[in-house]
Amino acid sequence: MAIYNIISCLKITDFLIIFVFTFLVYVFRFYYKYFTRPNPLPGPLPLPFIECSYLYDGDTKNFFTLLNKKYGDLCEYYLNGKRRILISSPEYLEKILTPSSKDNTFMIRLPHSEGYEEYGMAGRGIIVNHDIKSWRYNRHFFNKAILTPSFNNEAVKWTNIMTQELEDYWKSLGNLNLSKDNLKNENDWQIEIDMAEWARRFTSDMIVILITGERSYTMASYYNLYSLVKVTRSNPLIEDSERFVKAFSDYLFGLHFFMYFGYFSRRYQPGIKDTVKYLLNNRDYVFETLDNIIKKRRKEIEEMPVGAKLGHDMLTTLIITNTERDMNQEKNITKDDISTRPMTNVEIRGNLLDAFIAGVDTMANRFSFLTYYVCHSPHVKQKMIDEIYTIFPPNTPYNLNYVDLIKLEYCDAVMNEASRIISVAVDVARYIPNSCELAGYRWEAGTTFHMNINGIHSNENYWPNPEIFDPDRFYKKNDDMNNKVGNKFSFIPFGGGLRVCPGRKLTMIELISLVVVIFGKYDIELVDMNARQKQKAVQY
Ligand code: HEM
Repeated sequence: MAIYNIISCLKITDFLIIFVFTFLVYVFRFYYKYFTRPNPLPGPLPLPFIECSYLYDGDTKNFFTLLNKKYGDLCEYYLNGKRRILISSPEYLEKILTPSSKDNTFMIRLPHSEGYEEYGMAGRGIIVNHDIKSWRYNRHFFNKAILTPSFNNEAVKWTNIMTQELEDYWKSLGNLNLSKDNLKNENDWQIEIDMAEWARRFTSDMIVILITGERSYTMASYYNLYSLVKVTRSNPLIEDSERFVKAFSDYLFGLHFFMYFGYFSRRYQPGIKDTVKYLLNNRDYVFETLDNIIKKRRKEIEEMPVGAKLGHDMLTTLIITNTERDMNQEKNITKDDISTRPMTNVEIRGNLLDAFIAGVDTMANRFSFLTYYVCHSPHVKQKMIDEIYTIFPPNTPYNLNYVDLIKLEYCDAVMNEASRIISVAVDVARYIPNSCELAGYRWEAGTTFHMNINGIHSNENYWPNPEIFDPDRFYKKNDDMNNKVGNKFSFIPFGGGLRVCPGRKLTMIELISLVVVIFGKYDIELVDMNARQKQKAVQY
């Protein structure tokens, strides 16, 4: 009552004075904190409320490049209420990227957020899991499923099948052009394609089969968009392959919304709330589809006799690990006992989801970037093709196998150089829950470090002429004539430390296979040599 009486006595000008006063106190406090911060580093001046977002248009790569150029290899910026340290030189990375399972200092990628809680990611899976115990548990299973020789064999087997399928679609589309282009020989066919889109369908179908053991048919549905004669392939569990794969891309896209926008903005802010509504519906679709796939496989496994031969896909491994069907049950028991129980369906879903969101666009983009640079460097292309022919002679059936693939050292160097010159992942973060020392400073708990991957990969102290595409930097490492990777942290396309990407080997198998088949068998040219490279940032 007393408060009501006071308020009712106030005039408009009083409200105005209170408002201005509160505002000034806020601004004073904001800048007091800013100017008295420990270890001030160069960086843009944050503004009250919007901090440094006046420089950020959503393109993380450009934002980081701008900060790096203007403020140097160690600088700072503020976004979403957090002080962030941007690292663009390998010299500061040793502590962050040196694996030590005993030291938790740089184990967390992003802090817990209520947004991720709503999005169903907090404390689940691996990528944004802030709970170290739960992350260790999930990562142990993830590694066990994906880093085994039988999984690699499966990956090689499916690259053979999928590259053949891809070729059949291209040939069929190309043959449609034969009569149109007045070409007589059926081997003369040519087509103009969007390589990025085809690569995305290829990596999608690959990930779906390797992770779930189920077939998706995104290459088929993409082919149907261009062909009058339609192929009919379907899997009732994944009714609409295009939607299924798009749903994971959209889920990945949604991570930023649930990280940067608070509950109020997500519910009420025009322009945001509708996207969030879509993302939540999309989340439900993703979860429901994955849950159905998991339940079906669990049932299938339960109905099989113990000892029966099971698939090598990730889902099967996650279901059976630490059950009576697990051949390695005893070996899995570790000293800290994190991994002795089987996974629940929700835990399995978290791991599958991470494999989908981390393993489709990354690989497809990497292949597209490689194609772009190789087509701009005819001598690199020729050297690559010559090497492919030494192992896979022209006009012979290509039987891709792991032993042959790893012989292709120059192709590997081309892949590395393509991912150096334009990295798929632009931002790799670490959040420190406790105070720690790094780069000669002691940092407060709650600081987030962002590794500017493109900045590190083009740092002139480590990479002479970084703008030049030169695979020889990675080729024949004992030859003194070449520019070597000068520091072990100067090339980190897959991050490093305990949270290093577990999909490295799979990436190598899939991408080298694509390079072999596509550049070994076809004459690839860019339709527009002057077109600029486009890149959508992937943030970890
Ligand atoms: C070109 C392909 C790929 C690139 C460039 C890439 C890059 C990365 C990077 C930079 C990280 C962060 C590492 C760190 O924080 O130190 C990461 C993490 C991760 N990647 Fe990959 N990745 C690729 C493919 C894959 C594939 C195929 C999979 C799985 C199927 C995968 C699964 C993951 C997972 C689960 C994490 C989180 C690891 C953790 O937090 O413990 N990635 N990846």
